Amino acid sequence: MPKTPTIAGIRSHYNLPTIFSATDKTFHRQRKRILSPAFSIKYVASLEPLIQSCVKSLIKKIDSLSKSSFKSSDLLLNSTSNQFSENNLPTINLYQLIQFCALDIIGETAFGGSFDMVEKGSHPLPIKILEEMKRRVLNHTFPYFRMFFKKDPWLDEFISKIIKTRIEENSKATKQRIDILQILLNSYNPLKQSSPTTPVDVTDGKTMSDFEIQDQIMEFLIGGTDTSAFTIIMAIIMLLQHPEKLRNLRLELESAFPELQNHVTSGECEHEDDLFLPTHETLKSLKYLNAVIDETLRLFPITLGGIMRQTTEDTIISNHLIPKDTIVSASIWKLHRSKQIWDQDVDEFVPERWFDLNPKIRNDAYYPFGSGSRLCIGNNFALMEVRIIISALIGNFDFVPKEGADLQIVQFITPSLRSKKFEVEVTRLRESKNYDINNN
Ligand code: HEM
Repeated sequence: MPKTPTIAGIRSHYNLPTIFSATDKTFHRQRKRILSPAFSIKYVASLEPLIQSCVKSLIKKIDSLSKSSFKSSDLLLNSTSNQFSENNLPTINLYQLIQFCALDIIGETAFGGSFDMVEKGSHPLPIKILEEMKRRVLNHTFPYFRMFFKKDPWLDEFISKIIKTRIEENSKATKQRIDILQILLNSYNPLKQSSPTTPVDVTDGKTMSDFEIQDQIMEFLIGGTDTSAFTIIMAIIMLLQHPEKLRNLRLELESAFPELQNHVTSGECEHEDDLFLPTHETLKSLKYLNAVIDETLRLFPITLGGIMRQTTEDTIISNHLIPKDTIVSASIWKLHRSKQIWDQDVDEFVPERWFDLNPKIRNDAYYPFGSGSRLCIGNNFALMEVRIIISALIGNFDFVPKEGADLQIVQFITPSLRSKKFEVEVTRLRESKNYDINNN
């Protein structure tokens, strides 16, 4: 079933579809053929060094914040969100730092270079993109007021400069950079004219103009940062609320990465290489880690409101006749929290349920990444990122949440914590009084 035509409201122009907003099957298939190579398991594996460099910055940043004291706390005092707790322990907004890291990862893999959000704490691009999304929704909702919702030219200029620079670099270099931007540029057609004012013929998804490339990488930033950051923070929150599950995960990490025990016990060693940066090759097959992620995505799927589609003909769904042109929506939240399917403890965080789960339930009642032809194209990418960041955070630090945190979830396109904050006291794991290497 195709997506509802109202999805066109999030496009830069009504006639300029992207992979996410496509409703035409042929266009979607052609565009997917161009983009899929960038998200194959093999290609995503080759992006690991880029992802690792961003995770390393995150861990180094948290480490430096964890060592701050009242006297030498420039970093903390300059920050609006990171301060000290009543016990004089450094307190950081972990949610914000994870969001920054997810943005840096998309910058590094799809925009040709990290935005350095973790290091610098800001970059105009994410805010400009959020404003542009709001403008599109307003444009679509109130078409008579379009003249008031003008596009900020900064965004197009910024992204088109990145593309031009890469094309120039490619013409000089003997070796091309391996990243998502490069895969898109492999389908670049300089003769194809398209901009928001000169829409393309929607049947042509075979090549991409520079404006389409720009629009498509922007979509990756929207679809690929808050989704991963939300999943990571919810996993961390669940682990902190369930110390016995956290202990199980640490035990698994220690047995998979024996060097982690040295990191934890080495005590005095302060140099940078002392930080624990797990490799994805090992992480991808860790049973408990993957169960933690599955359970987080079950309890907190990113499509809280459901996935909307429209019938193209009279259709029978579960013995109900759905007339042609009806918008139907499947609530993933309800499906993932059905007592009939998942048992009485459905609202509890129980990673262990995944160990002997009936495969039929995983296939038929679990849709964190959607399904069928519209399955999330970034799922391999997302899982790699989520596995690495959760393990690196848990393996390096002890976090104690600040009391009274507002954990209310809200949704604008993707879900997030309403407060935009999850504040924790942070200490290096080996220095934490809560951590005992023998008993954990
Ligand atoms: C944990 C992280 C993520 C989750 C839970 C997630 C979830 C989803 C879901 C449920 C859909 C289907 C929506 C629908 O059918 O209406 C989807 C589609 C999509 N996602 Fe993700 N996503 C994640 C990360 C990413 C990343 C990292 C990227 C790219 C870098 C990405 C790019 C996309 C795109 C382009 C689509 C549209 C695919 C199509 O229609 O063919 N996602 N995602």
